[in-house]
Amino acid sequence: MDIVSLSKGVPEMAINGDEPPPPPYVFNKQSIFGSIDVSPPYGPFPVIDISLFSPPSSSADVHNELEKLRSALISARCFQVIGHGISSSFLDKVRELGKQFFELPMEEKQKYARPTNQVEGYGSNMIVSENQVLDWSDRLSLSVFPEDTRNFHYWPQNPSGFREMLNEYAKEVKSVEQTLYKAIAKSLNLEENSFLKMVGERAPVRARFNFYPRCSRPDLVLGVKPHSDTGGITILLQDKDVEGLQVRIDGNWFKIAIIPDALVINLGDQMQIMSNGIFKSPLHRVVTNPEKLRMSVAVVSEAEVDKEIGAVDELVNEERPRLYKNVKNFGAVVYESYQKEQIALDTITA
Ligand SMILES: O=C(O)CCC(=O)C(=O)O
Ligand SMILES: [Fe+2]
Repeated sequence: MDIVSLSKGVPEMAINGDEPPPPPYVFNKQSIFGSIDVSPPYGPFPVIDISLFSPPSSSADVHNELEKLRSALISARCFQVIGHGISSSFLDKVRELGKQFFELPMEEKQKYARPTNQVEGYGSNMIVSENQVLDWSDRLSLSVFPEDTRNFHYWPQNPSGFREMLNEYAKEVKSVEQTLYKAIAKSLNLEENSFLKMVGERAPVRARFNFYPRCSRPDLVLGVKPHSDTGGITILLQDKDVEGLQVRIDGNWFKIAIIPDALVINLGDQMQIMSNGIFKSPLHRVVTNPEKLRMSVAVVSEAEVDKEIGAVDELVNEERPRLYKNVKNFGAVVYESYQKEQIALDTITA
């Protein structure tokens, strides 16, 4: 089996039961990120109620919640949000339809297959190097905003209701994203649109459905290798029952608890650039589970490709000099650095 054919078939292997994982999936224990600990302690990740950022909250409540947000971003790097107004039953529907898609026969899913070297569509690992360790996951990645960039031939018609669900979910999450960009700016005493202006009105937003089949050797294989998200803000809907996401703080891995109806928020590298390093994009990974499959939905926003992003002026001063060069099309920087096994942010230090 060559790597490319393997990369198409994680679920098939899992269905066959408990055979050892093929070598391309085995994660090197000597990795600088440490060996795989399937169940580290829960991390100190706060829960922020974003309904408090809108009227009729008192200014004291707003102030307290903004302070909680700022300290969450500085110390814990990652947090969960409640009070987002998306109903519990709709979140269940998003998870249910997502799972149903991945459980369809391969032949049906292949109708939406991601072309090689493209991001959009159904598939598993994008192979960028021969030595790459593969993730134990399948993905369906779809562009959701701007609306005129939607490529409907990748949007599943099966299970029925999937397209309507995604249209609705994307709108809801976009509103959460806008609230967060504004709140994060306010938490730094910036004008609320400081980050939104920089990412642009046509900022691309992608929805990524991640499916992790069960795996007989969670000690050897990762659902997703350690990475930081590269965009602005990632809003993640976790599986309702199965844990797996871990975040690294100061060299240690911590797991994220499942809180009913909460969404997990991670900032990406572009937010690290725009905040002049005050906020950092956390390294995170996903472990696999021997008994149960897991599904998550990440909605990722990034700056318009042609727009230059850089530290917001007010965040650069003598004590805090500019950390990164201004950059356009950060996605291309990420892709190139990945191939050279470099960290993207390290290649644009000022
Ligand atoms: O499945 C998860 O919990 C996280 C997935 C993730 O990190 C990603 O899609 O970037
Ligand atoms: Fe991620």
